[in-house]
Amino acid sequence: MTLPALAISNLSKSFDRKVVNDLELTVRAGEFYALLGPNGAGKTTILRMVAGLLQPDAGDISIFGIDARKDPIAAKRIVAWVSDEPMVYDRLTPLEYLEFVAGLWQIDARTAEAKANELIDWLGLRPHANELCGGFSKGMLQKVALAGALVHDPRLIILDEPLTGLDAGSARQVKDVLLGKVRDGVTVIMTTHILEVAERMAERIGVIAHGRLIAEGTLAELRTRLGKESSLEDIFLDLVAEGTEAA
Ligand SMILES: Nc1ncnc2c1ncn2[C@@H]1O[C@H](COP(=O)(O)OP(=O)(O)OP(=O)(O)O)[C@@H](O)[C@H]1O
Repeated sequence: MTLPALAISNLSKSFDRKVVNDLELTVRAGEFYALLGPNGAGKTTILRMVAGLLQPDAGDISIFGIDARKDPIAAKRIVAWVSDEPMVYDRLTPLEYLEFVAGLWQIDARTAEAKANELIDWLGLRPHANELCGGFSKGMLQKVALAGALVHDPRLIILDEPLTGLDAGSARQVKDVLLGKVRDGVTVIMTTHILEVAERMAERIGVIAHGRLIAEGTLAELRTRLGKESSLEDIFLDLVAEGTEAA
């Protein structure tokens, strides 16, 4: 049996209140999974724990069978995390940044250069490859950060609202890169508030409310559950209202 890309069980995290609530979530290897949920539902908190940036209060996180809490370094080697607030060094060009990141992963210089150039072309950054990132727009920084996250050929790519602030052309480039990765067998988990993106790109959709998974499935399965032929927007709003009542 193929190991799931991500298996979360009993995951909990509190700040001033319980934000992630005994969460159970499994993402299959090779799928494109969209995580939806209202503002404050806990999506970023969940993904930050998966990426090893935040310590859970309780629960287990397994990434392709690796216990991410016991062996965070092994988990990080196969995971990419792309935050919605890109952190890129202002004084480096995209090419220099990508080569720097490749160095952190101990990728040899020739492979790093080839990889950096491939990513620069994929994401349409070639015209700016030798300009300092300090002068870039948020959208361009987001693409550089995405390129940086892909340098070490991760098996699982986790993205927090990667399309926010991107113009139509850049959004298309990012979507194409992600779909290309999924075609190559990589698993992608992405949060988005753009329901049309989830509808078009994701194989399965998970809906989070109050730190729990309140519904999951293909769009067709979610429609069946609610017994109506509605848009994802209608389904989403109904599910969240249901989840809020239950909470
Ligand atoms: N470091 C923190 N300290 C205190 N509270 C936090 C912290 N991080 C998140 N929270 C709180 O946890 C809750 C869930 O936040 P989170 O960012 O996970 O939600 P989200 O589903 O990603 O929301 P959005 O869609 O708005 O990005 C929010 O109420 C937020 O204020």
